[in-house]
Amino acid sequence: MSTPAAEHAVGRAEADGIAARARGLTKAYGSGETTVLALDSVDVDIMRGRFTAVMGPSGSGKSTLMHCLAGLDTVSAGQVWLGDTEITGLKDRELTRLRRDRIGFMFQSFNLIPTLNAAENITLPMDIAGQRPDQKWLDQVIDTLGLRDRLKHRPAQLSGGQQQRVACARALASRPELIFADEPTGNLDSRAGLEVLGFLREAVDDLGQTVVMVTHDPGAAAHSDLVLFLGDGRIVDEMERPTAEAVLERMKRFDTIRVTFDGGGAGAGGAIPGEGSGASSGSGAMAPDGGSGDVTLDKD
Ligand SMILES: Nc1ncnc2c1ncn2[C@@H]1O[C@H](COP(=O)(O)OP(=O)(O)OP(=O)(O)O)[C@@H](O)[C@H]1O
Repeated sequence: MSTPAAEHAVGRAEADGIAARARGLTKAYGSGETTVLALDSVDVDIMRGRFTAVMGPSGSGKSTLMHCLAGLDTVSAGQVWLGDTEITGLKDRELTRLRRDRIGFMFQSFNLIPTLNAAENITLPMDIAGQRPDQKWLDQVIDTLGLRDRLKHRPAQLSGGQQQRVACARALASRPELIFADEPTGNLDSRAGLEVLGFLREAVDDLGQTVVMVTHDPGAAAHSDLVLFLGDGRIVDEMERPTAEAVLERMKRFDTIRVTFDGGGAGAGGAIPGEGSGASSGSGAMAPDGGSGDVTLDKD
C-alpha cells in the first residue's frame, strides 16, 4: 500500500526545513473482515518552525497519524522520519530515547504529577533522563508562559489554564525539535484556551519551535500557519493562513459528503468521493488520543 515515493525513499530524508516526514504511511488495525484502515498511504511533510493543525471528522485518523509520526505506534506500511532519522524500523529502546530527546507532548489531560510543584513538573522528563536543563532557555520558557510566580505551586493549587501552561512549559523545556499537542485546549474554558494557543503561537514565533496540534475547534486551528484536513485516513486538503470561518466552511463539506453519499459515519476505510489522493505537498500532520503520562516520562 505504499506510494512510489515510499518505494524510492531510502534511509534518510532531506532534513533541511523538515521536522517530520511520512511517505506511504499506512496503518491498519485488526485483520480479515474486521480490518480498519486508519491511515491510507499518507504523504506529509511537517515544516520546521511552523504551527501545523490537523483537523478532520471523528475517526478520520488524526490520532493515529500523530501517534505514528511521534513513534508512539507502529506502522503497517510506509516510512516515517523525525528530522533525518527514519524511525520506522527502530528498536523500542532507540525509539524511546529519540522520543524523549526530540519530541515534546501536550495532551488534553495535562499529566502533571500532583505531588510535585510546577517547577518540578516542568523539569521532570529531563530529570528522569538525567539531562540538565539549559537554564537560560528554561527561564525564557517560564517567563514567556507567565509561570514565574507559580513555580512553587502544586497542580491542585493552579487553575486549569495554569496547569496547561505548566504542561506546555514541560513540553518546551528540553527544546524539542517537535511538539505534538493533542486537543490542548479541550479541557479549558475559552479564555484559558486562547491563552494556551497564544503560547503555542509564541513558541513558534519567538522561540522557533515546531508545533503540530490536533483539534476539533476551527477557532483553535486559526492560530496555526497551516491546517491539514484528514478524511478517511487520507490528507484530503490543506489550508494556509487559516481563518476560523474558512476552516469551519471546509469542515462542513465533510458533513455534506457524508450525508450525500451514505449518511453514515466518517470511519476509516474508503476515500471521500471527489477528494484528494492523500498526497500532501505541504507540511505537517498528526493527531490525538488521551495520551498517558508514560509518554511524557519515557525512560531509556
Ligand atoms: N486500537 C485500535 N483498534 C482498532 N481500530 C482503531 C484503533 N485505534 C483507532 N482505530 C480506528 O481507526 C480509525 C481512526 O481512528 P483515530 O483515533 O485515529 O481517529 P481520529 O480522527 O483521531 O478520531 P477522533 O476525532 O474521534 O479522536 C477509526 O475508525 C478508529 O475506530
